[in-house]
Amino acid sequence: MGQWEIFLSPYKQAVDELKVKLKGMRSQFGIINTNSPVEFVTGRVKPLASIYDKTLEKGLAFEPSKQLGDELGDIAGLRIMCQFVDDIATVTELIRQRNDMRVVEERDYITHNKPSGYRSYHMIVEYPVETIQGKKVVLAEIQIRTLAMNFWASIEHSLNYKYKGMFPEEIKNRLQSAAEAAFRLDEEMSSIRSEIQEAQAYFSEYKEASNPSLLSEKERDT
Ligand SMILES: Nc1nc2c(ncn2[C@@H]2O[C@H](COP(=O)(O)OP(=O)(O)OP(=O)(O)O)[C@@H](O)[C@H]2O)c(=O)[nH]1
Ligand SMILES: Nc1ncnc2c1ncn2[C@@H]1O[C@H](COP(=O)(O)OP(=O)(O)OP(=O)(O)O)[C@@H](O)[C@H]1O
Repeated sequence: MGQWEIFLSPYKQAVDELKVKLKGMRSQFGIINTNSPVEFVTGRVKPLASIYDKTLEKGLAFEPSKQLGDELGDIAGLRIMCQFVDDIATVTELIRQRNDMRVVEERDYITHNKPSGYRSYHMIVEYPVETIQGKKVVLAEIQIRTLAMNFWASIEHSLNYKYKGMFPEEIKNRLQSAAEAAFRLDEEMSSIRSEIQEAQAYFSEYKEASNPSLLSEKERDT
């Protein structure tokens, strides 16, 4: 097994475990019939090519070491998508209260969006993974954003890849106004939040009623 594969394996384990745990928050809200602040969760281990690019950018040695993992902070990356901007604060608080990870850094690109128009809330957490060589504490980045923020960021990320950050003026302006449109979309959705959530609760009850196999054991037995 290559040195990189060995080095990355606790990060992969952290991503796998954290995906299950963060998705678990969604199902737990479902069980108590409460609208979940978590819409969906994704995760990835930073591709080696991106690790390489980042070491060049930051002037770090491209060598598998704990120090590199700590310098980059995002080798293990999770992303939590929320429906509404207010859900982000609920999710960050749930993360701060957990005992299985420790928040070491927070960056609020929602109150202070990036010049590109990027908005998201970032947390860096220390997370211990149990391996056959004992406990290894790794850093993981958790990005928390709305669906609208995510839509904008994924489009901008693809374009960034294409233009290597050197956007033509026209594209730059369009992206700025798309970021404003995403911001307004979040505001509009927040203003009709209770309407939306009532409709969603009604819809999920209706789905359960028309498909008894979705009912919980308790409900089926009564
Ligand atoms: N699409 C998009 N994503 C961004 C942007 N800025 C930050 N991100 C995401 O947020 C991550 C961390 O960014 P920062 O908080 O700026 O961290 P940093 O170490 O100062 O910056 P990087 O060196 O870019 O990782 C990046 O790796 C991206 O996934 C942006 O302008 N557009
Ligand atoms: N915390 C994260 N959770 C889930 N996916 C992520 C996270 N960070 C980045 N990604 C996604 O993983 C893919 C590859 O990651 P990569 O590290 O190249 O992106 P990046 O972190 O946005 O880039 P950069 O290191 O240049 O800032 C991209 O599609 C990116 O959107």
